[in-house]
Amino acid sequence: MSTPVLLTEAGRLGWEAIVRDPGTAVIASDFDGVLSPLVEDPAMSRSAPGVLDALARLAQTVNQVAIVTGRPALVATELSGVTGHPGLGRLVVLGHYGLERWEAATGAVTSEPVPSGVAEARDRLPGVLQAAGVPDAFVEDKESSVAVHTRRLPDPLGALEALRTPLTELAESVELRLEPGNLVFELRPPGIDKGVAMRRLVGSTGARSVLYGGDDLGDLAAFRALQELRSEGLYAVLLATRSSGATELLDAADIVVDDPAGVVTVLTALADAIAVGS
Ligand SMILES: O=P(O)(O)OC[C@H]1O[C@H](O[C@H]2O[C@H](CO)[C@@H](O)[C@H](O)[C@H]2O)[C@H](O)[C@@H](O)[C@@H]1O
Repeated sequence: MSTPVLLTEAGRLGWEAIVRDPGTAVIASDFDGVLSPLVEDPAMSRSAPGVLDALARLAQTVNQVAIVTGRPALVATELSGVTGHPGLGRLVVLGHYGLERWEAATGAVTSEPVPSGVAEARDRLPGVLQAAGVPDAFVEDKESSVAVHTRRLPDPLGALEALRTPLTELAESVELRLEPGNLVFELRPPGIDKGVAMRRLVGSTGARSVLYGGDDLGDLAAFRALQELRSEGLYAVLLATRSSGATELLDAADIVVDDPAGVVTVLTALADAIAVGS
């Protein structure tokens, strides 16, 4: 499989660094919209065909493969189907934007403490949705955060806008952060994001190169962190899908593909290149 179109020189250097020295490389990716196609019901998300095999191939040669997601780690683990998949015995899943860490090697999850604001937001949410005129928005209770989805409403974008200010005020009043995403607002603990998660992963693995795949606004923090780390000598490839249409992310990417099938193509091409050492 041929090398994908690399839109930037930094991306080309990142790709070459991973191929040259895979043992010091980290391959990390968001789940929804990157490894799995977006679907109406969050509980129905599944890894796209070929995703796990492509990750497993890379896992044989690189230092670390990781999924970095806004989902709880165990939910992402279950939906993605990574548990017990051949070749993914050293995978890590960083859940809740890095608040949680699941390791395939042990099956154990470690987590940072959840602030009390999450419980308070959960209790007040029905009243806030009612007052905003969007009582039927779908609330995804993720225990360490709550997400409010509008995808299944008759006017998803209108409903999202109607919720922006009330949910911002609710988040601020309980010292949570409002995370906007694809037809979703999430109220989640502050102090951690995918940028912090990636910095920690790079630090703990001693990685010298990283490929990170994202699609939504929550992935911007990871992109920004990796762009900053480039100035400290890290090589990075920023891969984006068009799944969520997050313009800022697409503009910052070194490789852009349409969807998770495109991600499989890129990951497979990288595994092929590593195999032949070019
Ligand atoms: O960091 P991620 O793995 O991308 O998680 C971000 C959010 O993804 C999920 O919502 C998105 O995907 C759903 C299923 O395809 C879709 O219905 C929804 O509209 C998207 O926003 C998940 O439900 C959220 O909890 C995650 O925070």
